[in-house]
Amino acid sequence: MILESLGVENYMDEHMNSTNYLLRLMKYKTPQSSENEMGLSSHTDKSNITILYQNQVNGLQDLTKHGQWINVDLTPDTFIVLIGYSLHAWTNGRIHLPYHRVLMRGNETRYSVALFSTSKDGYTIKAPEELVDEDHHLVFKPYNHLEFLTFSYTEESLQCESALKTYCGV
Ligand SMILES: O=C(O)CCC(=O)C(=O)O
Ligand SMILES: [Fe+2]
Repeated sequence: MILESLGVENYMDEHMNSTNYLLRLMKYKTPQSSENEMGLSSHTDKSNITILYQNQVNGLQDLTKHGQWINVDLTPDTFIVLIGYSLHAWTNGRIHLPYHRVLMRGNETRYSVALFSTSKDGYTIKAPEELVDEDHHLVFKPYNHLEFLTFSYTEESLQCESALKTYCGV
């Protein structure tokens, strides 16, 4: 759907062939006091796409473009889809990369399950030429996904505002 909306659905096979999947189950402790507690600090995902499902306990927050944290309160049986670094870079920055976090409140245990679709280790992420033009200059130089992952755990990466821009921003 995303590739179609950008008119690059002809890359679907390449995309599918370069993708791996990782399923992760998370359990968040209930806060020790009546104060809210950070369950997972602010971050962006390193996936192409993350699909999230949670039990009835809300807590996910999303950072708006205006810098405000908003609650993503989900009704039962709702899935949430987040865009990660790889797809953000591959689409030449056309799709917003959302910062998100989990803030725990109340006294119920929160469970969530996340399916991350990630680029295969040796894959080079390069925006297709169809997405680069006069109005959309290249935002990121082509980069090796595994090498970027290695960089993303370094002190330099943790200190900077955008690991991806620092690593391969044009
Ligand atoms: O548990 C959640 O709702 C969010 C999990 C998450 O953002 C992550 O694992 O990257
Ligand atoms: Fe995340």
